[in-house]
Amino acid sequence: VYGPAASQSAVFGDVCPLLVSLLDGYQVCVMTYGQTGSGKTYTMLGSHSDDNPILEAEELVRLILENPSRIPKVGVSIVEVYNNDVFDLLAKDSVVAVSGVKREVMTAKDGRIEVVLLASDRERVVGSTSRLMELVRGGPQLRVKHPTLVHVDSSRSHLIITMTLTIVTCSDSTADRTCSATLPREQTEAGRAGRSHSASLRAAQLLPGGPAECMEQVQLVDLASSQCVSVSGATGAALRETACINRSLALLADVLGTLSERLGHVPNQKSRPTHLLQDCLRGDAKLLVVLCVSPSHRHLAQGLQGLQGLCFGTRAQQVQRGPARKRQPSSLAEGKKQPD
Ligand SMILES: Nc1ncnc2c1ncn2[C@@H]1O[C@H](COP(=O)(O)OP(=O)(O)OP(=O)(O)O)[C@@H](O)[C@H]1O
Repeated sequence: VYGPAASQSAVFGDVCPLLVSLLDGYQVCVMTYGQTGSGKTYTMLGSHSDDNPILEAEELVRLILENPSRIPKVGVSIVEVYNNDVFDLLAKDSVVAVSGVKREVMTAKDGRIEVVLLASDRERVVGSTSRLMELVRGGPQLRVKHPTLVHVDSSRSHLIITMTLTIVTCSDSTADRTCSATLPREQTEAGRAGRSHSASLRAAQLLPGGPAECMEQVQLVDLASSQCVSVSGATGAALRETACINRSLALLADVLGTLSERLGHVPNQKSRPTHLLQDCLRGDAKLLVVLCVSPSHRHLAQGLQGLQGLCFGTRAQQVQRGPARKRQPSSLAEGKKQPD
């Protein structure tokens, strides 16, 4: 439990090991849950200031650069789920009342759940550390926000930041040199030109047996706040938003409940957020849920509800599906994903 004075870096101490797990081949998800104004967005992304470091992204870059024997291609997508629809925040130019470009969700050939992006911005390969920071800092600021009686800048959508690493692991020292040599090209010209796999494929032809490719994802999920209408004062369109948010959070709690009770069918597809997060809400992923509780006595009842009443915290804590499993790297020669 962290008190109000805990620093960002202290809280990040709990997140950091998960990023190491990401590079070890696990699907990773960090999620913040809590009532309006309790500090979810702040916990996940820090303050809004321009010089604010996004600790998760910085650590990811540091870990990538630590191991030159892989070719990482870093992609990022930032979407919000608003009123049960998915919107691409990286395709949105400025803050307007209505969300940006609506996207569909699909199941890839390998079973992974994905947001369908346009061909031009597909995979959004990030060419530099500063660009990654810029996207991760700027995208979330374009979320739908409406004031509530509790929080003047309240986010009204679930935010999902997905950072995808496509890593090519090489097996011998010659291969390491080949892979390292292709890294700058991979991250700049080829990536921008949409030919992001060409360098890796060249390496595949040079290596006996070919290198293995592994796609790994970390998802940062800042959930919209659970709300008691009498406290937030929502009316009209805001009331509809609140109903959507509360329903999707209840369904997420149901999914966690199903997992913790080890019931057979997990009802992931009943709402957009659980569908989108299906890969993280499985037995073989690593999921960290941060419950945010307002320190104000006035919000005690809602805080307790978050921890116990809706069973969200309790259910999240009980989810034990056995050890997490690494994803198996696939050969570069294998086919790429296809829509259903
Ligand atoms: N640990 C903290 N230190 C300093 N300020 C904080 C901290 N946590 C939250 N705040 C401030 O409190 C306010 C509410 O925080 P935040 O926006 O993170 O809440 P939230 O739970 O995401 O709210 P909502 O769900 O309504 O959008 C913001 O102004 C934020 O800067």
